[in-house]
Amino acid sequence: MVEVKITENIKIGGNNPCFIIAEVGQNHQGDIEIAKKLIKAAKDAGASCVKFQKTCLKEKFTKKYLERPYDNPNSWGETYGEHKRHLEFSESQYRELFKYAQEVGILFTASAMDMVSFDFLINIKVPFIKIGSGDSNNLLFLKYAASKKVPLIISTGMVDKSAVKTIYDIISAQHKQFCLLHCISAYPVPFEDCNLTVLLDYKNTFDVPVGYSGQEVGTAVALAAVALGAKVLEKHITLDKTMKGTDHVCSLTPVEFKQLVKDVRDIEASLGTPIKKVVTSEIPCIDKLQKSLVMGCTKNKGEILYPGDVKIKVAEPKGLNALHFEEVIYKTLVYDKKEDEPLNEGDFC
Ligand SMILES: CC(=O)N[C@H](C=O)[C@@H](O)[C@H](O)[C@H](O)COP(=O)(O)O
Ligand SMILES: C=C(OP(=O)(O)O)C(=O)O
Repeated sequence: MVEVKITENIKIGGNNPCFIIAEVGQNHQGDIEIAKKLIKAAKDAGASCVKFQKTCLKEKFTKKYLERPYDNPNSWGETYGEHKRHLEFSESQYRELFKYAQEVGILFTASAMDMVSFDFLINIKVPFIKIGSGDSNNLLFLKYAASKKVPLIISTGMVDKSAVKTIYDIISAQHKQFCLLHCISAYPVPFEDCNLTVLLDYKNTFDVPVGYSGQEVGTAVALAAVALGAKVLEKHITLDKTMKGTDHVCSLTPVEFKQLVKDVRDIEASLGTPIKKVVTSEIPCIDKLQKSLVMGCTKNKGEILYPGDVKIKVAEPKGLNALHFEEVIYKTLVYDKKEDEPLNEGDFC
């Protein structure tokens, strides 16, 4: 099983804990102080990593697209370009945020929304680079990213399985230090569209860790993803879901994110082994409530135990485990036995 090495101590895949990404994206409203609060909140919630989105607007969008009016309640400007410029941190602000995350003690990275941003992120030495669903059909970029041989986490929204196979082939031709995330790109995703069992197909098809980037409301789907084997989990984080911005509605507050992390760790601990066995924590209940074999009536030494003579009850002291019922029937008593007395090995022959 391929493991993706993020740092000396942190690996993704195999038996490593699920790598949980707190996606700030653009929920910082273009305000570096809010960005820092979100970094701290991600750390306090126990996320494995905090993530932003780095864009070089000229590289990602055409001039005409940037001039398009963006007239909706989530807009930060009259045109899409003005809106995006408001939300985009400069390279020096990125360096400041990276430094702040190091001080706080949480891994920091960003999605590279284009090749220029990819180079910048390599330059500042983030531990891995995310490639979002906006580039799941951008084979040129994916080839470029693969050639740089840095760990990648790649989302696969907005394309079908054949494109995901192409992504896998492109990157794995260069290296296997990447993860594939199932993702549906809608804000928010209706539950019926999550198609979470795609994860099982990804697990069967691809020899790299797979995970889930969730844009649906709440935490239930993300938790189910972990139960289905997601080794990476990404959810948006926000200080306030009522803030202006496209992604707040499908984000988690710091309190919800903390609960998500706790629930993920509980789920991981609970998946355990597929071998059904009696575990140590059951012993008190076995002692207290498990049934055993007892006499259904008073009988004497030398008498035969007929079916109605043996009962299955919670008893003190215990008799033989009730699973042995059939083995006792038609055996001969070796001792006199009173009604309700336990039946143990050696009491019959
Ligand atoms: C596909 C993709 O990039 N999705 C990102 C990650 O989930 C989103 O955060 C977008 O950047 C966001 O929804 C864009 O919103 P607006 O267009 O209002 O800036
Ligand atoms: C678009 C992004 O992610 P996803 O496709 O996983 O939502 C991103 O990380 O910028």
